Amino acid sequence: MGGKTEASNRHPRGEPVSHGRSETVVSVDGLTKSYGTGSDTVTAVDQLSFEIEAGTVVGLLGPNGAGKTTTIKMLLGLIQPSDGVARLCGTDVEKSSEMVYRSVAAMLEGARNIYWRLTVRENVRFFARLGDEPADPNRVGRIISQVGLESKADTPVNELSRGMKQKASLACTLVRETPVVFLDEPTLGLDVESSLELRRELRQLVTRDGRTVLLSSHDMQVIEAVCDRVIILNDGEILANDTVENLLDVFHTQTFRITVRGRLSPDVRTELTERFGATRWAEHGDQHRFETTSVRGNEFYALMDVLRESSTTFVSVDTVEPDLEDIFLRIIDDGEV
Ligand SMILES: Nc1ncnc2c1ncn2[C@@H]1O[C@H](COP(=O)(O)OP(=O)(O)OP(=O)(O)O)[C@@H](O)[C@H]1O
Repeated sequence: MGGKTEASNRHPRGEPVSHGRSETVVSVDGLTKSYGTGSDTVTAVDQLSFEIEAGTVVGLLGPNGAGKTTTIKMLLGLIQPSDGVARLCGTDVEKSSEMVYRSVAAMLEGARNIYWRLTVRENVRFFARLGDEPADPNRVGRIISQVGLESKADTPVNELSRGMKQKASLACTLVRETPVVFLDEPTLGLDVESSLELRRELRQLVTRDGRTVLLSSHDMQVIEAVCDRVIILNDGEILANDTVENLLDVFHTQTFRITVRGRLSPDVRTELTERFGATRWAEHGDQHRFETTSVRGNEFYALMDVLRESSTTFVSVDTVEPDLEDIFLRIIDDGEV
């Protein structure tokens, strides 16, 4: 693949973007953070530059240690950059903690942002009061039911399951009605139904309320379902910054999944791997399955000839559409888009 892809204005969900004029709410320029000194220096974030427009959901992705949390903490003004600048709504976060506080609500991993001795309702009410307006009891109740915690509203947080704590933390984040919301692993520990509900709620935050969401998650299904754009980090650098739709287009390759039955000798397997890039091998009983993306035109017939000459019986060939998870792994493996 040649060159890094550019962010586009297309909306992957096919919905009109709710805001008229695009306004940059998060902007990061040359942001760098190094920990330690001398030979022990770790550059967690290295010269990051990106922008996030109002009314979008952006996914911050990367393997463990990629620099996601460090980036979010710098955006929140919780740690000082070694170099570069992070701006929220046009203001350097280091210059105004009050502006950061008014602009962003953040849900950090493990529900660490809420008070575990207070009940869910007490927590949500407390966070609602942190805004300029007095807490509207209807809004408090509505948010609690939106996250599915009505029956636990008067239970102390420390008596809730991990998934429920996560939901309580989310309710406290959403109730503040800030223009920007940062969510770190919001679906961790949620059951399937709650995760689906949360995806709907996140899309509504943007389409209904015009809020801007920066979301860090390892759950590619959630990212693919809710994000307009993704920023993929590895070793503190940006490998891709593009719409989910464009990444799916760029990586749209013809992948064949081939299934054969019978004994597949190590020699044939090696030939399939070396000549035709066979990968993702799987065995089910006497069936062998592999995928290949590198065969073109006549090569496909050559591959079929190899199978015919082996002592296997051809079962099926299917074409496979890559999903965001496949694309993420390819970007991380190849080092760039
Ligand atoms: N306080 C610290 N002191 C020293 N090194 C740190 C510190 N915090 C983070 N790092 C290092 O910086 C790098 C990036 O860490 P960071 O927590 O930002 O990654 P991450 O993408 O959020 O990872 P994860 O998905 O595991 O949460 C890692 O190599 C980590 O070990």
